[in-house]
Amino acid sequence: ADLQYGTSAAAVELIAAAGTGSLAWTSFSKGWPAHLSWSSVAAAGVFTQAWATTAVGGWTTLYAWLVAAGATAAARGVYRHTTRHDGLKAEAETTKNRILLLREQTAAHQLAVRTAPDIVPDGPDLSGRTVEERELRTAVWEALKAELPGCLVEATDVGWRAVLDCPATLDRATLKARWPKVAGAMRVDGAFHLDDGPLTSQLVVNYVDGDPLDTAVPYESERGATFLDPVVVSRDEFGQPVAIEMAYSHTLIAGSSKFGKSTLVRLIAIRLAGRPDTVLYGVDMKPGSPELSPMLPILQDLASTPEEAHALMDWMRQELDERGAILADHGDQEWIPAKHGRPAVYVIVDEHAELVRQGDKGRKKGERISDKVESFLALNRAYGIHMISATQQPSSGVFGGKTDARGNYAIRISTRMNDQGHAQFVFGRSSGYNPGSLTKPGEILVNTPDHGRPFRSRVQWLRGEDFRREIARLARETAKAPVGKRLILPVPGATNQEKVRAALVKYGNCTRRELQAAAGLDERQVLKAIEGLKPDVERTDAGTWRLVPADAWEAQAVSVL
Ligand SMILES: Nc1ncnc2c1ncn2[C@@H]1O[C@H](COP(=O)(O)OP(=O)(O)OP(=O)(O)O)[C@@H](O)[C@H]1O
Repeated sequence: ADLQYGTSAAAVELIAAAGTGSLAWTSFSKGWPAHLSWSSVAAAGVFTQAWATTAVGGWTTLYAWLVAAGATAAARGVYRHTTRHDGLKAEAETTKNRILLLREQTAAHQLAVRTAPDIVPDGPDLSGRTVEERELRTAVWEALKAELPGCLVEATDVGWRAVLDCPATLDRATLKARWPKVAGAMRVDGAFHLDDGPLTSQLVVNYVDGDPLDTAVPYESERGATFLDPVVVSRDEFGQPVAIEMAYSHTLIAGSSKFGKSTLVRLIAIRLAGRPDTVLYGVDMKPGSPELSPMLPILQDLASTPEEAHALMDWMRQELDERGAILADHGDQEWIPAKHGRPAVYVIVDEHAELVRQGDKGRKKGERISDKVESFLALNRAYGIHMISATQQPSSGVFGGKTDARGNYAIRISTRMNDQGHAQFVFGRSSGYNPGSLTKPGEILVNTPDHGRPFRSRVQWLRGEDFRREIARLARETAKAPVGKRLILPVPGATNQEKVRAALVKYGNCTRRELQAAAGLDERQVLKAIEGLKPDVERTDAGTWRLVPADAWEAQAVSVL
């Protein structure tokens, strides 16, 4: 171009350099895309250099290069200055907006102070991510003039649960102690339950909307595998099942009439009867044994007279001795049915007061039922033999003069109890348990080594038809103790022969010892009575005695076929 066009080429190059330079200038100052600005600077440099070569030539080319580089650096400087300025402008804009917002908020606040002063919070920003969080923050501020630094709320099935970070001026214990003020400030109907949070500065607040125990808790059938499994009896205010570890502990169930004590006893009996390594015995001394006789199919036996109750306690004592020997052989401390070969035993006593009244009557000290029960309660737990005592009258009179049931029964459950003295007997004086505050049938308070604080729960409602269905199901699965290992209760009868016959009617096959125990006779008397009853009574191949079945003759004929 230089050689052919000379001055014209120089003019074109100069115009092109000026044009691209101007484009670069405009695009930098208007904030156009950076690549356009920088390429026009580069193009301006190239054209300037070409013009310098054409117009001047020689060493001035180097000079032109320097000019181009200088122009590029200057352009970059201008660009950086402009963008920095943009940032400052944005910041200024934001500040202006903040000020405007603050002015608006202040104006709104002043308007609210003039028009509705009682709802204006005079404090920090109490807004939260949820309605509950805002209400909590507001209530803590209103009641305690403290601002919560953190407050995490999540919904639960029955309300919500919040983890509060305690304010610097308020530790967890103080916040807990002053919570009633906060609860009052929240103006809600439900109940609050406070727990310690995972950090020492955290408090967990459980809020339950309304009362979830208002409606009855439906019965749920359940199969425990072993007697060591906890027994699920009720549901707490948070909808959680309450399970009680009944193994190796005696249980006291107390409560005034018509508040669901029998339903609870039935529920526990059914739960225990469903375990293959567990057997149940009953004591119900009310005339006709109304509570426990419907359970006969799942009981090994039921004592309903003072004599029977004494026989049961004596038999348990004997069983205890045998179990003690077995444990000693194994070198073990605690009875495990699967290992030691005999099932766990639960003796269910319905109306313990009645047992003591009738069982003590006319007997000398040391032979009273209350003495036997006391030794039972003191000794049997480790041998897998337990007592469940239900009573309307938990008092020192009924429980051997003791002023506190806690020594004998590790598990204590109460439905509503009207008598304050009874409540104290069951739970102790200063425990905070107040069964008088329970209002609905099936509501209970539980005290066990695992449940050490008072909390309400409601027992699953086992209705009559469910109870009968479960009894029928469990009756098929319930194994009765074999001949020779059974509890034999005294039978009625005027003469020795009548007593032996009654024992054979009640128990079927009997060993001689069992006949002695049932009839209260010695060996000679039993053998004499059997002689007298022959041929109605016969000896079996196993050496036991039984009444000759009416249809034995036909049965024999059939067996030959
Ligand atoms: N878990 C429960 N949930 C709801 N209602 C229940 C529950 N348990 C019992 N009830 C109601 O309470 C009534 C009385 O129950 P239950 O017979 O078990 O009481 P109780 O205290 O044993 O009375 P009593 O000692 O007079 O026999 C039942 O008929 C039933 O209507």
